[in-house]
Amino acid sequence: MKQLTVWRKRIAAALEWSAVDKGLILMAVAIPLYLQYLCWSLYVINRPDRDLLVHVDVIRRVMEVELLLIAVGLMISGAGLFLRKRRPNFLPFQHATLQYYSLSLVLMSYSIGTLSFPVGIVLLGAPIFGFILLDRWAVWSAVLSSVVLLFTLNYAAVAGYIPYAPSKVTPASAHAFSFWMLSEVFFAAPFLILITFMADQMLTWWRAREDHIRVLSRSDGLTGLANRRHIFSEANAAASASRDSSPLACVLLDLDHFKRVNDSHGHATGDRVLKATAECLTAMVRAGDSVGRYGGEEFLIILPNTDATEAHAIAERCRAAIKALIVVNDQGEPVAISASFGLTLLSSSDGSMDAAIARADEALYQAKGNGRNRVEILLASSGTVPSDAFSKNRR
Ligand SMILES: Nc1nc2c(ncn2[C@@H]2O[C@H](COP(=O)(O)OP(=O)(O)OP(=O)(O)O)[C@@H](O)[C@H]2O)c(=O)[nH]1
Repeated sequence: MKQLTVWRKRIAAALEWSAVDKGLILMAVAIPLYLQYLCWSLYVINRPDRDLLVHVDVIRRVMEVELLLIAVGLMISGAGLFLRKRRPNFLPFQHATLQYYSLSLVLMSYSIGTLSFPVGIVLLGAPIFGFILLDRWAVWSAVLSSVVLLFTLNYAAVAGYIPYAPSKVTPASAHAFSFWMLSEVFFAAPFLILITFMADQMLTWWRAREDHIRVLSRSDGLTGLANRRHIFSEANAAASASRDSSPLACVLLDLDHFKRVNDSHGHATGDRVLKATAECLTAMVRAGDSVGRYGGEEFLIILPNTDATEAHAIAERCRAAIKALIVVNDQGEPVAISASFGLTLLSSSDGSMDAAIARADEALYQAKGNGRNRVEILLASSGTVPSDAFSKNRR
């Protein structure tokens, strides 16, 4: 059971396999397929009613072809196993396996008729599966050569050079008809199940990887907050949604004397302070607000539907919470932490969110100049509004 899970995971990760391994998987599908056809051929020529169902002499020749295909398949697989460690990304091997796979399938299909159900499954399934997993030019060339072979065989049959579906005796009774129906399902079913299973496993893995990459591309590795690019795009999205209808507040904060924290307690302690600040800010804001790491020790908070008084209260709460944070250094001693805040509202005169962020940065600069561990507000077309105008709660 455990081994089965390991194999399932390996198959799911097939997209990351080497070119040779991807070629080998085609052989792992094709050889059992021809063994299956060989068993069917053996079975049918041993049936007492075989002359009503198949042309026995053709089936005997088909069996020789099946044996030949298995032998060639084993030789190609041997070459793949040889290349696997030595030249794992040898693309011509994948081209060769694809040509073997598609041309031999067309040949086998022709013997039971190219208008049959299994041929439809193979023709539709193989390129879709191929384009997900394999080199696209290898797939295109295999599709092209198999279509040429398919049309050549069909044309030769129409022109009377060769018989169409030579294995098959045209079903003359319900019994013969049901035999061929079941045989076609027998030919198509393993291929259909295998291809569906593999496509499902690989695409599920692919989607999980996409989600993971999306999260990684948006988040800051240390704090897990939105990274600078993502918080910018969140800010711009909030600005487009709020323009002219509801107030949008923008808060930029920067840890005070953070260089000293690093210098006196070490970088690891500095990182812990950054993580603790990120967790604290995330806990302080509301569900629709956004927090991101804007730079080294700078954070940006976007507060939609928030006027200056409310935004000031939130910033003040964050300031007090950061001041109260307890982070210890490697010796277990507490580290003094505080942050300065610059706050602004997006104004209709701002060409973009960048203008509001620049104004918040200016207010932050004022907060640093006015002694740090404080909130300053700078609104468009006004001077810095003293934080006391909004609250008396500062400690
Ligand atoms: N530990 C740690 N430090 C960082 C990280 N990113 C930036 N820093 C440090 O943050 C410090 C920022 O220092 P400054 O820009 O001089 O600012 P400050 O010391 O906080 O001073 P003020 O902002 O004026 O209060 C630098 O020492 C950077 O090396 C990080 O991811 N981890």
